[in-house]
Amino acid sequence: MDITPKAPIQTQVDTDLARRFPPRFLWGAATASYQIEGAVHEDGRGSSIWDDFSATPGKVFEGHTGEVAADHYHRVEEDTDLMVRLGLSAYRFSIAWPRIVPEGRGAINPAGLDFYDRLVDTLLEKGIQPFATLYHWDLPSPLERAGGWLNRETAYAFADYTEIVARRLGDRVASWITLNEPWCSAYLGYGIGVHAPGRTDRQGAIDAAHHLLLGHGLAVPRLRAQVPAGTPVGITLIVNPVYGADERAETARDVKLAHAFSNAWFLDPIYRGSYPEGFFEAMALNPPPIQEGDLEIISAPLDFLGVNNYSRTLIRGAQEQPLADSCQAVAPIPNACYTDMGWEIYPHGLRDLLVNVARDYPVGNIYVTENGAAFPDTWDGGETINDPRRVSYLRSYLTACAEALEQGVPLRGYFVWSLMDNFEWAEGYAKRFGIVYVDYSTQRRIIKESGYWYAELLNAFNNNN
Ligand SMILES: OC[C@H]1NNC[C@@H](O)[C@@H]1O
Repeated sequence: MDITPKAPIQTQVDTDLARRFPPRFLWGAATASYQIEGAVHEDGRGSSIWDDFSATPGKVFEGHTGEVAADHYHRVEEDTDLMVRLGLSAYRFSIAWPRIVPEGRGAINPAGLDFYDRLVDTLLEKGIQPFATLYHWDLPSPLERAGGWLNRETAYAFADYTEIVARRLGDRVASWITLNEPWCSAYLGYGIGVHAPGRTDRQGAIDAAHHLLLGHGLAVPRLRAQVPAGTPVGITLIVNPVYGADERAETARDVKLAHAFSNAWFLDPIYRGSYPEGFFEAMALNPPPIQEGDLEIISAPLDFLGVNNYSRTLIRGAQEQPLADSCQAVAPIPNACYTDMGWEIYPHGLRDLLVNVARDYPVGNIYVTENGAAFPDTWDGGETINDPRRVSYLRSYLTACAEALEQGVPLRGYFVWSLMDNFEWAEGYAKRFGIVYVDYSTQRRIIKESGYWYAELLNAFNNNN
């Protein structure tokens, strides 16, 4: 049955592209709790570091906060109907720790569990597989007051929280992701302070990263103990392919450094049980406070790796060796195209990183758990929003996924970021990633041209399989 909404605009139906994906490939969209839910003071939810950070003057664009966001907390029916209209087979969302355990540890908030219970049941009723992320950056504020991810105890609190959620939802959630992009939590949040909690201490980033990884490793067995055998468990990492701008030896050296900083810092401990050789020296920092057995815990076997990718980094080597996090990126890149975030559009980077990660690490299966683009979408009150650049971005990155599949990469699914426009962290609501537009003054949802294009692609895929 063709459920695709009749697009008010004619989008080219990419039937050839749809044909390049294997049967049972999962097509989804992704969001995160603080970015879409709103209702931050409702039903017993506690405060998070993003409530505190966004309330701090000067931290977020024009003082935007997640207080209302896209009001998803009150619109589950409407938003899951949207997912059906788009033809999604899966939906990746995150669970707000402060809704479940408001203090971070201790008392459980039943209303918080009830909300996600309803969301999961609604998704299943509508034939959509729930992919749940346990931590997408909204750490309960009381834990941050006790040191946050600088405090080893937070790793244990995360494992306790994980068990609480898995005990309630484990029988119905299709796949579990422990952390979203711990690199961002550690480096942006504790290293350079552009994300919550806004700390600026590079050694702190190293220490926080270790405790995030430890929390991940502690959570895996706690999850597996609560969910049906065989339920896939994984982690989502931002993976940023690094390329050299020339053939000089110092460029090759700096590409290696930048890859360690961007990617191997997390991939290596998870999949090799050790940090990259020489990484802490290359950061001119001390190793984190690793305790006996930590790396065994962190490298707990996983069923899949979630890859988030948006762009790439192009490096030109310096004469003297830079620190791993200060390699010189080429910007702007001649003749390159950029999204509204200032990120270069480079779809080959996704193909290359998928091929390289599958070759270099025992990842089992891979999902692209986020890929998408921000563009300055405007709505004139009409039936839709023309966003041809986002259509072109998605078509080119999905072509890269198809090329990776044809090279044997075990790619099992793709989640577009994002289902709908939402709170884009320090950029607030100024950046729109959705394939569905949100008019924040009325909370009206308007499917963009890219949404109709995606729905047509999924429909063509379903017609092939
Ligand atoms: O910047 C776009 C997205 N990147 N990954 C994490 C998400 O929370 C962001 O909105």
